[in-house]
Amino acid sequence: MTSTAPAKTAPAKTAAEKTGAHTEEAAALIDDARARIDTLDDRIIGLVQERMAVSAVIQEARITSGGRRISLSREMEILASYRDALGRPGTSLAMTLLELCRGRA
Ligand SMILES: O=C(O)C(=O)C[C@]1(C(=O)O)C=C[C@@H](O)C=C1
Repeated sequence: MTSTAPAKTAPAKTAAEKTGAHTEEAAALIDDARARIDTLDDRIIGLVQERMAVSAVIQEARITSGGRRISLSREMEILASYRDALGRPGTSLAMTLLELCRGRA
């Protein structure tokens, strides 16, 4: 007969431990704001997936018509648009989006 060790459950974390806040008021604010961020991240991921699908349609049409997968001039427009809106990290973000949409160039 095998003996089963009792399940170890970690003690529940306090609001301060979960959020890094030092007051209950700040912890509650952080909890609310994190829930909003989770919702935004879900939407952003959904939009990225939608962008990938639309991009695939464009690439497929271009390749089927005898063209290349990549349009460098269009990528330059997209990089400039993200850089203008978000600064240098915007360029990195756009490059990551383009990599997700068309693979590594
Ligand atoms: O706009 C295009 O022509 C696309 O193919 C879409 C897209 C993009 O995902 O934005 C993808 C690949 C190209 O190199 C440029 C842009």
